[in-house]
Formats: sequence, C-alpha cells, structure tokens
Amino acid sequence: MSRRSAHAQRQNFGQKRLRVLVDLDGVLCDFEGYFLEKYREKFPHEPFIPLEERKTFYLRDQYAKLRPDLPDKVRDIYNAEGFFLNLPEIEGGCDAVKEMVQMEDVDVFICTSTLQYYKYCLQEKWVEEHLGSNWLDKIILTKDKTMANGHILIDDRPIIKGACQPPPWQHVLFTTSFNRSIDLNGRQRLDSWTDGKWREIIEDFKKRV
Ligand SMILES: O=c1ccn([C@@H]2O[C@H](COP(=O)(O)O)[C@@H](O)[C@H]2O)c(=O)[nH]1
Ligand SMILES: [Mg+2]
Repeated sequence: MSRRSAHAQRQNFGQKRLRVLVDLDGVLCDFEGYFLEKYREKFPHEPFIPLEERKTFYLRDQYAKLRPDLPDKVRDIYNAEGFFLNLPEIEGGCDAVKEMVQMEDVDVFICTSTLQYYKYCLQEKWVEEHLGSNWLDKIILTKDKTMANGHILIDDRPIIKGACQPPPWQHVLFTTSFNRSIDLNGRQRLDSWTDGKWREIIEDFKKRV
C-alpha cells in the first residue's frame, strides 16, 4: 500500500463509515430519575411530578405549572456541585456505545449540550469516568446539535432545532419519561439499551450510507 493510500485509510477518506452521535443526558445518564431522587431528598414536603407524569423537556416548565416558586428549587438541584458527576448510568448504555465503537465502519461521538449554568456541569469528567479517557476525543459539546455532522443522532429531546435545517442526521428518539407519548413523525424510537434493538438500527443505517 502506498504512503498516500495508507494515510487516506487512516483518515477514512473515501470510506463509507457510519457516524453515530449519542446524547448524554437522558440517553447514557439518568438526568430525570436522579433529579427526582435529589429533589425529593432536599424538598420532602414540596409537591413533585412522578416520572410517569412528566411531559416537558425542561423540568422547570412543568414544575412552574404546579407552583410558580418551584422552578427555582428545581434549578437548585441540577445546578448543584456534584449533580452532574453523580448521574447514574442508564442501564446498558455505556456497554452499548463501547460495543458500537468496535463495529466495522462505525464511528461514535458523544454529542451533548451543557447547562446554561455550567460551572459544575462537567460532561467530560462523566465521560472519562464511565467510558474511559479514550472517549474524551469523541465529545462534541454544543448548544446546536444540528451543526454536528453525523448520520444518526440518538437523543431523548423530542424537538431539536438549530441553524442547519434539515439537520444532517436522522433523529432516533431515545425513550424517557417525558417523551413516551409524543408523535414520532416518522422517526424511529429506541426504548432501551438492553434489548439489542440498537444493533439492528445501526446495521440498518450502515446499509444506507
Ligand atoms: O429540565 C432540564 C433538563 C435538561 N436540562 C439541560 O439541558 C441540556 C440538554 O442536554 P442534552 O444534550 O439535550 O441531553 C443539558 O445540559 C441538561 O442538563 C436543563 O437545563 N433542564
Ligand atoms: Mg438528552
């Protein structure tokens, strides 16, 4: 093999590789469940919304309807030091992406947005601790996921807006409390990392790149 083609191979030029973007909050780590646990611990006498009744992407929007002062309490929870770092893994998620990145002709990136108040929101540290330091090169940290050039985005947010319309990726909606009953509008849904359906989705998309 010539030096040039070896270089091209290393860079994946001319190869049809599937680029998979995987969200963090609500897809690999359990933002909703952990929020509720911490909120109930800190405010045991305040009203709360059980996971089965969650409807909005932003917790504050739904808590505001319960009582106008609750959104500030909600924010206190997820802006607290350690909240993000202690988010538990969603079952099977880290193992699945570690397996996915080993699949032939598949590249995987973590595509995540920070909190507005990002002082303690250390996505990189979570990724390093749960996936390993080799994943630090695979983090795309952006408020606008439409600018991330993947073929698939696995994300729990039902509506993803941004500067690039239509976005380059197909959205696979990862099921979480607040998106269970939303209209899929032709999108695929991934309910869990443990039933093996993610492999079928990846293999199916590989045929289309
Ligand atoms: O009620 C909420 C729920 C989430 N957030 C933050 O929004 C972004 C969303 O991240 P994704 O990459 O789309 O998962 C993230 O920083 C959450 O922590 C929020 O502010 N309020
Ligand atoms: Mg998310």
